[in-house]
Amino acid sequence: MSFSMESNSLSSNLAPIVKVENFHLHYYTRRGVYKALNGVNLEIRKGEVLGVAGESGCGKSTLGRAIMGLIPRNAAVVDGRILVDGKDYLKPLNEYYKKAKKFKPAKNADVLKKVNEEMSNVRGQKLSMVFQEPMTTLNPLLQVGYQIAEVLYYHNPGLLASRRLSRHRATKEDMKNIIKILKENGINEAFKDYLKNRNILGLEDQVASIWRRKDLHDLKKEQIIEKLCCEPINSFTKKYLEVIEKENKLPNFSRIPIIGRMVKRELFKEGYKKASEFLGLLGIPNADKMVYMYPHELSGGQRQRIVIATAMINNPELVILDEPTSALDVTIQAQILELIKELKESTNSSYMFISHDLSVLAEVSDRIAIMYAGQVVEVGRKEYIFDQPKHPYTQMLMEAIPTIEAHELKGIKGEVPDMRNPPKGCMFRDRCPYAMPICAEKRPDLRKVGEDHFVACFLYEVEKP
Ligand SMILES: Nc1ncnc2c1ncn2[C@@H]1O[C@H](COP(=O)(O)OP(=O)(O)OP(=O)(O)O)[C@@H](O)[C@H]1O
Repeated sequence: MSFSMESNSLSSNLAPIVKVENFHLHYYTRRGVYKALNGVNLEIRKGEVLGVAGESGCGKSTLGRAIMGLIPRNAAVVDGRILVDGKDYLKPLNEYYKKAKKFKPAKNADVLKKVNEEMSNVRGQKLSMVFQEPMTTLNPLLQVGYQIAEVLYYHNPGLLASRRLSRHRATKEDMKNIIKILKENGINEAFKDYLKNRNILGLEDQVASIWRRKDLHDLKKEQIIEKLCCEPINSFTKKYLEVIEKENKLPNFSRIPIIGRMVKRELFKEGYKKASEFLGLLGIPNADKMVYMYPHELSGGQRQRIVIATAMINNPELVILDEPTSALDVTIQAQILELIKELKESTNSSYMFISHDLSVLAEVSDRIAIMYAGQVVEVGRKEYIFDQPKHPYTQMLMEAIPTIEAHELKGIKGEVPDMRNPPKGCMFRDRCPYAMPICAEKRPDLRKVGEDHFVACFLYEVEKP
């Protein structure tokens, strides 16, 4: 499927963070080559929640993982590209595939190593992902605070250093002034300007998280904030933290391992503090105790919150949530959806929310993309997808949503085609009640059918008289 018509442009005024263009990915297995993605066109815009729906096996997870660059060695990037902030990180994989006479997973793995190296800075910083089963993401042997601190330590050590140094640099006078500003104006530009001028910007989150707490009265808040100053630090650690603060990267400690360990201990201690603050912001009670707990001591819902916190801690541009609520019971599912809605309001991150459950997507999404057999067949604002679904497949998905009034639940007849040998033309035609001769000949492109609403179906390409 291609997409080139100017007037049909998928883009809107909102800048895209990720742009997927005609992307094809095939899995090479002993039982044949599975054509998992067959020309995906999609963009994820700044600040939006894009829901991605479709039956099992339609390629939702493969697409999410490909955006993250999480590609197994048996997966060939056959065509197209994925641009993250304008850069095509997977290009070397596509170049290998095009050059190779015969696809070899071992050779692909060599190229993947380089791609992974390049993407390691992007992952955890610009992009992060939450998987369905939190236990597969969390390490059972490490405290949850350690796991959150680790993400900061490797991807944002400058922030940790700056927080620690700010508590050392700030004087009692500073704290008095800060409290005065907060009482007069709350958390605003004047507060930030003061911290900037005094070179104690690392206090911003620490002070704000206390000031915003609803469970404390003002006097108590002031007492806690007053204590965020004058913290002693040894001169060696201070020297290295200043370098880390400036460069936001860890120096090479291989020749001075004792100092390396000292600095690491200091930064991890700070990471635990930041983790507990952040979990508090996510509405987790007793966050200061929870950071010292191990994953098995937590419930499924709490674990998933920890995973979401780990994914969000560096304020990424895009968070990909792959069925994040499917393994949870209904009440906890609702709480996690509420958390995601709150995060959407309070951060400027974008979210790609993958789910086979349209009622879940209705709760959180701004736009929804419907996938079928490795393609996006319809994409548009949530209201259009729910109220005016155009693609026959989307219409059937909508009819299959259980409602309180429904006497019988309609299923979608037929099966997804064998992706080792996908049919020519439209992949949905065998299940489609409106199939026409042209559907067996050609694969339909995404066409604009309304404001910010696109469909890949020949029903909407027929010339109007
Ligand atoms: N590593 C792999 N090797 C071979 N085939 C794979 C691999 N990963 C996925 N597939 C196949 O690719 C197709 C798409 O899978 P994918 O997991 O992306 O679909 P999905 O829409 O996310 O499904 P679900 O909702 O069940 O997770 C499926 O046919 C799947 O069996």
